[in-house]
Amino acid sequence: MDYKQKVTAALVKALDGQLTAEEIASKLERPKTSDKGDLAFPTFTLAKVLHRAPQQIAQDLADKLATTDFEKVEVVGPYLNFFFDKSTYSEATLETVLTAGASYGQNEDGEGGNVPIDMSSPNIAKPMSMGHLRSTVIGNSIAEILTKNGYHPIKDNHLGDWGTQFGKLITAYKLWGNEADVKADPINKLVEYYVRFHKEDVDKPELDDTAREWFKKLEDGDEEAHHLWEWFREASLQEFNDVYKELGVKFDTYNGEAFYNDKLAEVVQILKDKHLLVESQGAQVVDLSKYDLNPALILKSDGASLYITRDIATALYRDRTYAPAKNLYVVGSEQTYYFKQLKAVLKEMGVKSADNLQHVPFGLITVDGKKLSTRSGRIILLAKVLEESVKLAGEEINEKNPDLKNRQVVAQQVGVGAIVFGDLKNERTNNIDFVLADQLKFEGETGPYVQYSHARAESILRKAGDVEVAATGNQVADPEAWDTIKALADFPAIVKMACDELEPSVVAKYAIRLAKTFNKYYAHSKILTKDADLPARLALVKAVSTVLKESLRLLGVQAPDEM
Ligand SMILES: NC(=[NH2+])NCCC[C@H](N)C(=O)O
Repeated sequence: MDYKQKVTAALVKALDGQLTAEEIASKLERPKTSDKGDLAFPTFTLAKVLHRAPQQIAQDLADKLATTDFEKVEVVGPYLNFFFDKSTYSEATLETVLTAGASYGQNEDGEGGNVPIDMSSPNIAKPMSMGHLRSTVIGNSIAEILTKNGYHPIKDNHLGDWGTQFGKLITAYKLWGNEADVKADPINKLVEYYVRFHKEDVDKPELDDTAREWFKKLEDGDEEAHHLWEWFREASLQEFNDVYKELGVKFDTYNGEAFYNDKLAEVVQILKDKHLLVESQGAQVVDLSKYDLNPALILKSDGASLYITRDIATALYRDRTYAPAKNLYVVGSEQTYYFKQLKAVLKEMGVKSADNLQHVPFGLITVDGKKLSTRSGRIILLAKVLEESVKLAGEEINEKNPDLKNRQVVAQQVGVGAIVFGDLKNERTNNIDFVLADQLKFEGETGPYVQYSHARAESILRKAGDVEVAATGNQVADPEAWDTIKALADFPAIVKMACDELEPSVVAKYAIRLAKTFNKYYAHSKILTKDADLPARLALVKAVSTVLKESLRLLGVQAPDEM
């Protein structure tokens, strides 16, 4: 039952076709509070066309409308306020939600189209940064949202596992490293060697030559170089995987930069064939002045490839492998200029993805006012933040619900969920300062608050015992429930909007809204009273639980039944 359509149809008729259905639909507004109606039609823009005062137009229309379709239609100044019939609207909404269950809101707009999502992509031998965490959780949520809209996402971890820094790392390891140390604490040790390399090469520039030689060997497939590289990669990946496991994020592919090593020659060949490569101080560049961009450096003077060279190969590969419907790169805003250059080069090359390549940027994050950057030789703070969050969540649960059975598991779900939700509720391009204690509160706009609301709904259903709840025939006319019903009905539109804008915060904000309206209803109504309307009220609670859980799932957050 689409009320927007109903209102539109009624107005088309009352206006005698002076406005099209689309024109009317685009003018309809949703009043901020339900006492001003459920949809409003403003008439002031009609005044010019109809040569009458807006108030008069509103009144005339109201007189003409067949009000039987609605509970009532009110004229307030230049507005026509439509009030939906609560009984039929609630019945239809609850039936739709309960019949569909978790697939409520699913649509097939994407027609199964492939969408590679370049996400997370930390660098080997370096700690994962807060930026990589954002990329991981935003990318993961976008993947869920895309699936819900009928697309087929491919989550690709484009690891930074190639480049001249590996020559430096091997050089440093050969000079000062030892196997046992690296095995005990891989990333920290490797960072330590790398930092030392940069300190010492100030006085010993010959170190740089050695590093270049090692990278050359690595590129040429030298056995020792390759072996060391592989070991560093595996060891780093293992640490990253701990974080992914904690977050519950899985990838479809780990095609890092090194994966494209054997695909670079073709890139260079295409650029040459199209006469796009020009020499500049011994290096090979693509001129991008026609895009108002700095030239893109493709090959260094020693022939070594660069980050962008590998990204061109990546785009080409994704084009050929997936024929993508969309092609997304979830990478921090600081690389915006870089992605403009990449897109421009691809455009010059005539690569298809030049058009659908989309950088999905996000802002910086600080935690409790501190930047978690890769300062020389510092530990992986990220894992620490998650650990701390789980610990605090555990303490909160011990206090609130000491008898809870699987406390450890729930603490994990709440602690991690708080971090993920705390990130995703912000529009992704905003910078955020993340105050851990705030994100863990069970009240306010937090993950635990939404989780708690879901658990509350589940607890009501448990208490109701074996009351039969059917999907059909549930009329909830109680005005206290009205905002919740309307929020439930909005979910499919939210799913679409989040997909159009590639914006998980749309879902997170929605989840907060639904939780709030539900908690207000709960506070005002005796849901479990044994009367004839009990099944209908329980149907509402069940629908809320379903949609809250599904919203959290789209964000990559768990929804425990008890907490
Ligand atoms: N295709 C890409 N360039 N993806 C993003 C890679 C991010 C890069 N490894 C970094 O940490 O900055």
